[in-house]
Amino acid sequence: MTTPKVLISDALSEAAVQIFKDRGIEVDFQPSLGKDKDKLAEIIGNYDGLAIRSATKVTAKILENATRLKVVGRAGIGVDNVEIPAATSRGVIVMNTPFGNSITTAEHAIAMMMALARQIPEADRSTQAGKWEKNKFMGVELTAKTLGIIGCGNIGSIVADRAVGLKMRVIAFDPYLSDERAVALGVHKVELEDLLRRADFITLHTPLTDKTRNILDASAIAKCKKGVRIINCARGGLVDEAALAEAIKSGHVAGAAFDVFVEEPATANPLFGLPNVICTPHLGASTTEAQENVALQVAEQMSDYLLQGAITNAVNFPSISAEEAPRIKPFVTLAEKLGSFLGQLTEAAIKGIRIEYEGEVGKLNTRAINAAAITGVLRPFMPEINMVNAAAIAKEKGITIEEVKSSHEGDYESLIRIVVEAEDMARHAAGTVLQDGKPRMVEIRWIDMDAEFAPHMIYIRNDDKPGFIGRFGTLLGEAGVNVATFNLGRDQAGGNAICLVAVDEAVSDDLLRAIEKIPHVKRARRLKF
Ligand SMILES: NC(=O)C1=CN([C@@H]2O[C@H](COP(=O)(O)OP(=O)(O)OC[C@H]3O[C@@H](n4cnc5c(N)ncnc54)[C@H](O)[C@@H]3O)[C@@H](O)[C@H]2O)C=CC1
Ligand SMILES: O=C(O)CCC(=O)C(=O)O
Repeated sequence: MTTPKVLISDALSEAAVQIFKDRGIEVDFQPSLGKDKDKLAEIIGNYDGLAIRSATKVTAKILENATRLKVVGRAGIGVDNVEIPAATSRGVIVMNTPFGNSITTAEHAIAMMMALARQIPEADRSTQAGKWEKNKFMGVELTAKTLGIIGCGNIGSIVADRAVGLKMRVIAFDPYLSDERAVALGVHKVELEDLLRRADFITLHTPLTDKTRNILDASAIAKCKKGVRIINCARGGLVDEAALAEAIKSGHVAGAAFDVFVEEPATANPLFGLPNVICTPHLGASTTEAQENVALQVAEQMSDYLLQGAITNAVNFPSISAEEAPRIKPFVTLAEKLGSFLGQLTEAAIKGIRIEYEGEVGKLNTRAINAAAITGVLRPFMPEINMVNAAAIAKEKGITIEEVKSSHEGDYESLIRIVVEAEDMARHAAGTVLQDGKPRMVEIRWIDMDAEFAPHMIYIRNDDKPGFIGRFGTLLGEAGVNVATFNLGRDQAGGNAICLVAVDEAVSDDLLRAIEKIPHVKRARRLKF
């Protein structure tokens, strides 16, 4: 394996650099590169991994040049600066660090709320200007005030916990917050309208999605209690900035504290310059502790993936632990090759793929193995498919995917059988991985086999009649094709037979046609693995 190479294109803590080096990964640390998209596009093709914060925009265009890229690691939570569908379709795993900066960000929201309640930034400016305006800065107390949390996930829950400690009444709107969790947090679960009507302070902690974009628009803001203060340390775009600016000017909203903006970097914004508006430049995650956490975590996760195939916190692929990865890997290879065998033999439209697991393999995490099987089956039709996008592509094409596990103990400790239901017929093949770690095909159309996969193979279906092998061997010899391995199987003497031959080079169309003309041959196909 060649040494993987990682580019860090944002200002990550240098702790990440050390981790990559310690794990034997080559690393280029270019903390300002993310802002230079042309340069990034120019050099991204040299790297297997890209570690980022929020400044680097991983667009479809950048990904087009990322011919070697296997993983993008976001040292932080939000992955809205990565075009996930484009990464997925290129087979690039996108991972984040969902917890490393949550406390820090929650603390920033609390700090913003306190600063807002007591107008600290403005009082500071006035005092340092020598004005001593003691009567100008009348604040509000937090105790017994109602804090409305929109989005009560990791960060929202920490905010709730701190606010309860400040003796606030905490209400939350989050469709995914369970009643039990709300009780455990000391939070009252409410509908959005109720929250707007009751809250003295509103803090947002949802991701930016089609459902949350402008969740506080002009009409929502109008429903808020007069004098409400609004804090956004989640994502720009959750609040309609222009509508909020109007509501502040009219006095309906008493103040706002924003860390995130629709346009970032924010150099001009409707909120700038308004009274009791506090702005920070997306500092939510900016503490030494949080940055160290996320940098270490992302570097470990990326290294685990590049070196061992372990997947943690990927937003576009199921997790595979470092312990599981080496056990799963040979079965991933087997499933992809078995799937590829069936896919190459299928010409009619595929309606469904069933993956059957027998024995020990069924106890493993089979999601990656399923993805490999789907990839193998569909690649002859869709060359762009990969393990990351396979399930999504199958769904999009209306191909049903079924997984069946049985503890049935057959001849093998582990067996994977793939059944491809196509419009003409169902095709099936099964395989196993023996002690040598190599995948083997052990059954085709219910006929026992024992064939290793080779880069070039010929598959022949024939009647089990004398004379076939001699004629076939002669044809190959006359064409100068060298046979590496030769495997035969039949359901009964004189019945249906299958022949799988590994050859040193791809056979020509003419040779295939000649093979098909041998008496009793029903089908001959060239296979590539
Ligand atoms: N300012 C900064 O520097 C930082 C900002 N963030 C942002 O904070 C946000 C929240 O992060 P986490 O708490 O870690 O995420 P999370 O996924 O743990 O929580 C988000 C919560 O929002 C809820 N939600 C989703 N759609 C909703 C809707 N339509 N209405 C109400 N609730 C909804 C979800 O159910 C979930 O509980 C993310 O957007 C993240 O990018 C995170 C870290 C730093
Ligand atoms: O890396 C940063 O400073 C931004 C953090 C952030 O917004 C996130 O983790 O979602």
